Amino acid sequence: MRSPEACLRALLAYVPSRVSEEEKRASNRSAKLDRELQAQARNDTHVVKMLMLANMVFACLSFGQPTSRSFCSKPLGTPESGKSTLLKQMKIIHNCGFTKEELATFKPAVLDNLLTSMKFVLHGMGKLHISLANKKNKAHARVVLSCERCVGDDQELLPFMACSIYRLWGDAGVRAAASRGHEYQLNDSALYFFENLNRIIGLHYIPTQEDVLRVRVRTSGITETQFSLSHLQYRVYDVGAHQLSQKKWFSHFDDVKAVIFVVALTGYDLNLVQDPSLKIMHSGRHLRLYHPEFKGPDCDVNAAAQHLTSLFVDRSTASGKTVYPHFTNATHTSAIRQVLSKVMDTVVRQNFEDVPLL
Ligand SMILES: Nc1nc2c(ncn2[C@@H]2O[C@H](COP(=O)(O)OP(=O)(O)OP(=O)(O)O)[C@@H](O)[C@H]2O)c(=O)[nH]1
Ligand SMILES: [Mg+2]
Repeated sequence: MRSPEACLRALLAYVPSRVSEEEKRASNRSAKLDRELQAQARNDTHVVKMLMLANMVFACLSFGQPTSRSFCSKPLGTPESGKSTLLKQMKIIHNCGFTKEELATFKPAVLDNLLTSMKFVLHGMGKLHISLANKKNKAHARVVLSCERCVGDDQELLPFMACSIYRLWGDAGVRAAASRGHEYQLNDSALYFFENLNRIIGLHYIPTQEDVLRVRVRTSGITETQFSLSHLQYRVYDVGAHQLSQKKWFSHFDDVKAVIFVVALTGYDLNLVQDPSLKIMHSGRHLRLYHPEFKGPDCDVNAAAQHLTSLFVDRSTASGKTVYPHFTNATHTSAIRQVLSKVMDTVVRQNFEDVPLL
């Protein structure tokens, strides 16, 4: 007989999950890509394949509890390390960016991020014991907290949601809590969307390239971008954090020339992506509390970043692989342009040193 737990699990397996249109599209894209990968493998000899993986390092730290364990043997990835953002940057830098139609497909995700972020701030207010400045906004807070979907069938933000989010962002209590977002792990893209609220909740809004870089889209499976540079064809794969445990993907990537390992520096205490300098400088979450071997000063962003990098480099030295670390901000196109150029240069030098390139 199955245990109640097993029954529950079996039951859960049959509960249809709420899958957004974007998730469905991503899932279809991923299945198609899976088939194409096998077909491509045969005539890929002139293609430089690169694989992007998420942060696997900091996921083993238990919530809020400082611990000396620094590495996790299981490939659990903390999501939101910036892989999809980097892939979008590659499209912007090397493939003429997004068409108007492509930008429009991100609209539901941007609006959904807006709703999720406002919910997050309202919960944050509870944690920080901050009240709404205007008691009349309680009704708007209830609307936001109880709403699961803020986009109508016409893909426009539902008017009552636009009104509630607008009123709440005008509330001094909400703003005070948003400005202390680093205390409850508010993604800093949330602030970006709030600051652009008037534009985003406007009728016929179409996301800009910057909006697209800031939006979080939950994708399943793998996504891909390809581009040509200096007579070479590059193909870069993003394996979503949720996919990392599925070993079936890895057989497709035997011939990758480089692995781009994307790590959110803020992952050291399992927070989501934020500006690490904010957290280390203002939140009291000093690196030594999570990595007792760190002997550098508190509130020193550079020393902390160097230490976290050494954890990777030391590991790779032991395995005989070379790691080329780069510090950057995945949402800044000009910074990524520079890093990508260095990365491609290294990939070409490492892989084709003895091969004359025509
Ligand atoms: N401030 C800041 N935000 C970033 C950076 N990289 C990504 N983000 C933001 O973090 C969020 C998640 O980034 P994604 O690129 O979707 O993360 P991912 O690694 O693809 O996440 P999964 O698909 O869940 O594995 C988005 O809102 C991005 O705009 C960064 O370097 N700095
Ligand atoms: Mg992603």
